[in-house]
Amino acid sequence: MSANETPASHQPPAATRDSAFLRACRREPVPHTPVWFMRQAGRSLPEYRKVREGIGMLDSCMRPDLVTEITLQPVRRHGVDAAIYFSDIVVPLKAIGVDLDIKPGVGPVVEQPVRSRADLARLRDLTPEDVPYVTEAIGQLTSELGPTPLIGFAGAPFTLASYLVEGGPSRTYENAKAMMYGDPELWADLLDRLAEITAAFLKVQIEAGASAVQLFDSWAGALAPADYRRSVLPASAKVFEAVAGYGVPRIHFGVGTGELLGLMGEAGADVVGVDWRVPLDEAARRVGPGKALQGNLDPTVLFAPREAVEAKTREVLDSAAGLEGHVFNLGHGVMPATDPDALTRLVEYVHTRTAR
Ligand SMILES: Cc1c2[nH]c(c1CCC(=O)O)Cc1[nH]c(c(CCC(=O)O)c1C)Cc1[nH]c(c(CCC(=O)O)c1C)Cc1[nH]c(c(C)c1CCC(=O)O)C2
Repeated sequence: MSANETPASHQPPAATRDSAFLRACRREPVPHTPVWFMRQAGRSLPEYRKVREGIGMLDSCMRPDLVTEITLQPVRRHGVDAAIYFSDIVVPLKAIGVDLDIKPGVGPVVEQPVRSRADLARLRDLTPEDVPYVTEAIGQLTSELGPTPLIGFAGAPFTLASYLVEGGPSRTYENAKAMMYGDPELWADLLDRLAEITAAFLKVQIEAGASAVQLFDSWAGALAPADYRRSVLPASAKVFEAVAGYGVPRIHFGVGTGELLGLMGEAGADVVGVDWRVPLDEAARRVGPGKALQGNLDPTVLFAPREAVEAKTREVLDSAAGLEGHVFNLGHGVMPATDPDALTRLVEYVHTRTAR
């Protein structure tokens, strides 16, 4: 199927479709505000560290049994309203043969950064056969999860490009921005290529049974709105458009994106993720009507005593009171040193406080 054909509508079973999480994404009434956490599967959990012992991050993403176990761990422990597929944003790039690794404590490192048209030519299409472990793990997960929805995800073209062009994590994105300003045609072609790979990867996940998808443009906050609109939004819009026909909610998230929230909604999201810097009522004004919001407790608040966590959580819930749809989350991922019990208590607190 080409990127432009509309796929057949792909809907989960009725009990999943009726879950608080998917209802909130569709801006329908909910029995309680649904909660999940970015990076809920990972190093904050001792059971995660145990099963990952001696297994590299990328290797673990390619073992369906391990992926299934790690994805289920936070659902069992915290009672969150959705699971997020255990993987990493660089997995599709690895799957098409990019020589990269995830270095512990550093992040993705690319052996040969993409700096020229010849480098771009190395990025080939992704097919379902490149990621058989994704289809297998999601098959296992949807039967194990019962009515709990599974969120699939991918890195957005800009965030993927930032790793590919820099060769690793960066604070300033100087090489990526140098290409964006200096060779806009190469940049546009690179982002378009990444949009195709990303769309293909999301389709594999949805067709295997993911009932929502999140596009992580974690580092888009480094861009001015005019640059985002001209040089990044078209590629992200292409990804959202490619999966629109499935009818599964599409979440769009980035960090430090206060000035971009309207544009991130415009790119085609059904739900816009908000970090902790903009209160949700203000974020709703910036995003405009017709979209749900996700967020936005500062992840570092979880290091404070219980009373402080509850007070800050009430602030988030109060600012969400007038929203059309709200999915509770942190403003960015769970930090590795977080006490898992604080996360469990937070889920309970949001559920109790918002029970209707
Ligand atoms: C930017 C980004 C990456 N990866 C991801 C993003 C977007 C989200 C965000 O903004 O945080 C996305 C991601 N990475 C991982 C998940 C798992 C699902 C979940 O949210 O629970 C998700 C959704 C697992 C992971 N991805 C990574 C880990 C840690 C590696 C390990 O456990 O050994 C996990 C659990 C590695 C990774 N991968 C990446 C970084 C920056 C790192 C951290 C490096 C480190 O501190 O070791 C790239």
